[in-house]
Formats: sequence, C-alpha cells, structure tokens
Amino acid sequence: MGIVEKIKEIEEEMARTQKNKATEYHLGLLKAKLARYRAQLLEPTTKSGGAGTGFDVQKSGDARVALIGFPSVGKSTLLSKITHTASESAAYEFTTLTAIPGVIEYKGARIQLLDLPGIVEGASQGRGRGRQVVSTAKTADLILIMLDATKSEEQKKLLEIELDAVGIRLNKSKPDVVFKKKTTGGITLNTTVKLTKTDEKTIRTILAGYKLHNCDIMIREDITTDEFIDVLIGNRKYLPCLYVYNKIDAISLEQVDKLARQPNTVVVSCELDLNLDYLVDRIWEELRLVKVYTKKRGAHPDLADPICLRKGATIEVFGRKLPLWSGLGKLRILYACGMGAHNTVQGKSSKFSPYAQKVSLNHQVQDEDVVSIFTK
Ligand SMILES: Nc1nc2c(ncn2[C@@H]2O[C@H](COP(=O)(O)OP(=O)(O)OP(=O)(O)O)[C@@H](O)[C@H]2O)c(=O)[nH]1
Ligand SMILES: [K+]
Ligand SMILES: [Mg+2]
Repeated sequence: MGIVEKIKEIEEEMARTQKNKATEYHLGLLKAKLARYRAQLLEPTTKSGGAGTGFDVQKSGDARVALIGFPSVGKSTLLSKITHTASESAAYEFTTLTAIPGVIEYKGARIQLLDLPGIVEGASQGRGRGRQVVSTAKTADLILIMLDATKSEEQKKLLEIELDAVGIRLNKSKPDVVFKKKTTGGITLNTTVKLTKTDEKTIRTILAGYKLHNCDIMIREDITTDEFIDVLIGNRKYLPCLYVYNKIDAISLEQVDKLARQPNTVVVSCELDLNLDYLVDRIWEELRLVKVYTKKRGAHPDLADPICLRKGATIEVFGRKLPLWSGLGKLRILYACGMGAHNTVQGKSSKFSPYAQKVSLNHQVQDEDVVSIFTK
C-alpha cells in the first residue's frame, strides 16, 4: 500500500471514530500517524529534489508575502480568511503539501499571499520539504512568521535559525560596507566609525580564510564579524518580517497583551476573526507600496485604478506596468511626466508641486503621484 492510500485509510478511520473520552487516545495516535505519513509525502523523491529551489508558483500582483511556520499554527486558515482562495486546514500536521497562492486586495494593490507547508526544525538542512519552503521564502517581499500563541516562545527562535541558515536576514538592513575585489594591490581597509563588535585583525583573518588577498574595503557602520562575513558571501537576502501570533482566543488577556508589545508583532485569531484587518494594514505598511495614478492628456487623473509599486520605483518601472507600454516602446518614447495635482506629474515627488514637471525615466515616484507619459 502506498503512502497516499495509507493516509486515506487513516482519514477514513478517524471519520468513523466517535469523539469522546474513551477514543481520545486512539484518535491521538491516528493523528500522529497521519502527520508522520504526510511528512513522508513531503520528502523530496529524488536526492537533489527540491533542495535549494523553491516551489514553482508564478509571482503575480504587486508584491509577494510568504507564510512560514510550524505545522498547524493556522497558516491555511489565515489564507482562507483574508484572500478569496480556500486552502485546506485541519487539526493534523502537514495538511498543506505545496505552495498555495492567494491574493489580498487592499487599497488598490494586489498582494500575493503564499500559504506554504509547515516546516520543522532542521528544514534548512533538507529535512522534509522544508528546504523548498525556506527557499521560497527568499522570493518574498515580506515574510510572515506565524506562531501559535499557546505554544512556547522557543518556536520563534527555531524558525529564525532555519531562515538564517539559508541566508535570509529578518528586519535588518544590509551592512553599510563597500567591498571591491581587485586582481592586485593587496588589501585596503578603511573605517569611518569605531569598530566595537569586531576588529581589523579578525577581518584580515577572515579575508585570508576566504583567500581574498586583493580588495578595497570601506566599513561605514559598527558591524559584527558575522555581518562582515555576510558582505563577503554576498547573496544574503534582507527581508522585512512580521511575527503573527495566532490563536489568541486560547490564551489570557494578560498573555495577549505581553505578546502584542513585542516589536514587529501582530496578534490575531484567524478562527474568531480577531485583528485580521489590522494585520492586512500592517502587511501593506511593511511592503512600503506606493500608489501612482495615471492621467491622460486633457483628462482628470484616473483615481479609481492606481498602479502600485515598491517604494523607490522609477518612472520606467511604472511605465512597464502600463498595458500600452510595449506599444510606447516601439515609438522610442518618452520623456515622461509631470508631478502635481492638476497637471502632468503631480504629487509629492515633484520639486515644483503642485505644478507638473518633466522628469526622466529614472526619476523615483512617490505615493500619490499622478503621472502622464508622452511620446516624442
Ligand atoms: N483556537 C484556534 N484554532 C485555530 C485558529 N486558527 C486555526 N486554528 C486551528 O488550527 C488547526 C490548524 O490550522 P491550519 O490552518 O490547518 O494550520 P496550518 O498552519 O496551515 O497547518 P499545516 O498546513 O499542517 O502546516 C485547525 O484545526 C484550525 O481550526 C485560531 O485562531 N484559534
Ligand atoms: K494543519
Ligand atoms: Mg496549511
């Protein structure tokens, strides 16, 4: 009998078994067995299978948010509540076996929310399909670490360790260090601040360890040794993260209050719909999206249908989101623009706001700008 059949058999037996004191233990055993089989189902089938690559889900919308957590913390319940997609949720572990995308529609933005299988300790080392889950996290613009409010604080640390192991740095900015490899000339090391958490000798030792004998380094921040290594290795991902404590319906008010006071934290109950609106608000904020309105010549800005971009996006990035961009491309466009409230590019990023201003393709847009594009 294959695993799928075994799972089916247990599920049927569970459905047949009445829930009461006498069957509680037996049901518990069945649940554990079910979780074990489902965990097996998650294991990569080939040796290389899944390792290092994420799930094959097309990115869509204006940003991607990934749900990371241990099994049964309520990830799928959340997806089903705040998007139009239903993801199966159940009381046994490893209910979700693959990445399930849903869309949060909010303030004119379409945010892709990815429900993922639960991970276990050691996920980054390739246990279960965990490695695939943490790799998918790397493709997100924001990570939601979902935690069970009724369980120990330990869970948070363990998840952070797993993400850290694949090079994800949460709620940290890239160390302010300029590092340039050269072919000759030895090592030039400069610092603009006093180093209190590492020192020059350590840094030189590490460089030698990586066989880097020729490079220019300028350290502009009081970094740690680990942060210096991150700079050398290079492919680190610095991502914002919200810690979402679910199931607050099952703990005391005092406990809820204590959790809610932690930084980057939102407390919710998916089951009772508690605080979910606030969570979506916070997701929007953390993504740092800006809304930009389009405006046709001689018409009012189209306020009903803004284009959402990441903060720092340029006019060019904006243009690529316009349906008519490819056509414009052929005409060898543009200068784009205007800024200000009633003219071409109107809004906050114009120096001459509220008047329209001509800007270049690499001009950065800001929230609530109104942009018109002209072709030559
Ligand atoms: N008390 C309580 N239970 C909840 C809440 N949200 C979800 N649950 C329950 O928690 C269990 C697991 O929910 P799921 O949504 O399947 O959890 P998951 O994290 O997707 O689990 P896996 O896919 O197995 O990793 C289900 O029995 C839910 O009914 C909540 O806010 N409060
Ligand atoms: K579950
Ligand atoms: Mg799930």
